Order: sequence, then C-alpha cells, then structure tokens
Amino acid sequence: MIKTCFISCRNLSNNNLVGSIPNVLSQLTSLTVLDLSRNQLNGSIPFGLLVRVQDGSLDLRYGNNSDICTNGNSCQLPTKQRSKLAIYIAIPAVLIVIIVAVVLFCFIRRKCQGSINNSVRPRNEMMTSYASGDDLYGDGSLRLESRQFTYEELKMITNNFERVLGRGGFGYVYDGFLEDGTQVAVKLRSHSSDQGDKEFLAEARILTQIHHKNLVTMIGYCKDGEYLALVYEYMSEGTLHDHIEGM
Ligand SMILES: Nc1ncnc2c1ncn2[C@@H]1O[C@H](COP(=O)(O)OP(=O)(O)OP(=O)(O)O)[C@@H](O)[C@H]1O
Repeated sequence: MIKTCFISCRNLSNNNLVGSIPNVLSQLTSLTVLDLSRNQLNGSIPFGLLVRVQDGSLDLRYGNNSDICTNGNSCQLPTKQRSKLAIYIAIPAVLIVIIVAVVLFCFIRRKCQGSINNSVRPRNEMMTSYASGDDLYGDGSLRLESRQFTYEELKMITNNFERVLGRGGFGYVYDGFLEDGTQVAVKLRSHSSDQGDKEFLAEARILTQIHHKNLVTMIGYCKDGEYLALVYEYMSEGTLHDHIEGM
C-alpha cells in the first residue's frame, strides 16, 4: 500500500496500515496532506516527516491516535504491547514475592522449631533413635518416643535383677547395662507398690516430654504383660538426699 502511495496517494486514511510509520513517506514531495488518524500505525513520527510538517510542506494528521507520538525517546508503546509487557513483568514479580514469602515463612518456622527442640533436647541422644508411637496403656493414651523393652530384656540388662540401687514408692531400682555398655537404672514397679499405674504413667509421660539437664533422662520403658518398668540413665552422683546428708 505504501509503495502504491508513491504514485497516487494523497491521503492515507482508511487504509488500515499497520506497524510503524515508514520514513519513505517524507520523500513523497507530492504528498501535501497525510492523514494517519484511522490507520493502525504506531510509534514515533519519522524525522523527515516532522521536518516537512515544520517547513509547512506537509499537513500531518493523526487525530486521537495515542500510539503515534512526535518524540522518539518518549514515545509510548502501543496499548496492547504495554499490557503484554505489564503481564510479563507483573506475573513474575508477584510469583517472586510469593516464593520469597513462603521461603521466609518456612525458614522462620524451622528456626522457631529448632530453638524449641534445642531447649528440650535429651542429654542422652539415644532417645532419638528409638521407635516412636508406642502406647504404654494400649488405649492410645500415651505415645512414648522411647525404646520399649521386654521383661526378658530387662532381666538381661540387670543380670536377673542382681544389684539393687535403691527403693522408692514404685518398688526396687536395679543397676543394669545396655548392649552398648551404657549404665542404666531400671525401676521395676512392684505389685505391692503403694503407687499405682496412674502415677507410674504420669512419671513416664513427664520424663518423655520434658528433657532438662537437671532431670534424669528416661531411656525407655517396659510394658510386658503384668510387668511395668522404666529405664533411666544411671545417675552416678547419688541422690539429692545423699548430698544434703553429706553436707
Ligand atoms: N537414675 C538413677 N540412677 C542411679 N540411682 C537411681 C536412679 N533412680 C533411682 N535410683 C536409686 O533408687 C532409689 C529410689 O528411686 P526412686 O526414684 O524409685 O524413688 P524416690 O526418688 O524416693 O521417688 P518415688 O518414691 O517418687 O519413686 C533412689 O534413692 C536412688 O538411690
């Protein structure tokens, strides 16, 4: 269409021209009126045309076509292109913000959980490698994250309950050694104990959930038929009572 205009066009309106304004139009000296208002041309008006507009040899009309501008540098992009560009920038930007927020949230959550875990971490790291989810009562009332021993295992550990360390409200406490040589104290609930299952479980529950350097660590438990026992790390320094007495 532009080529044809070299010869015959005086007015380019209604020709549905698309794209940027061709510079060659400025060479059409016979062209005195150039109406681009109803074409889909866009971009900056070529310098050659502007010169002709300024020297008055060309009457350039582009109506309300906002896609055409006179200054190449500040020329706005066509509306369609602008919205496309906005989509290309906006979507990745929103995605990046969401990803950063999620990563930050996970990081803060892990840090918080880490600090909680550290404050209640067992001194005896063996606790973590033991099976979890055992139910001391069989009714789902107690989930212990500690090792479960059979009565036979306790017999082996304590060399058939050979050495008594002391006696408390639940019954005798026996000296024992695990397979890896760790010394333990096995508290076996006696049938004649004046403290019942409820108290025994309460002690197990508390020691399973709370770990502190000033509290004895519970290594595991035994619920084997009628036998109930708790296995603790061995405290070599004696009892508080011994220390107070020795003062
Ligand atoms: N972890 C342990 N390491 C070494 N000795 C222990 C350990 N636990 C208990 N003992 C010994 O066994 C004794 C009885 O302890 P146990 O905890 O059964 O009774 P207690 O401290 O009097 O409390 P309670 O009557 O509430 O059970 C203690 O006095 C101590 O000599």
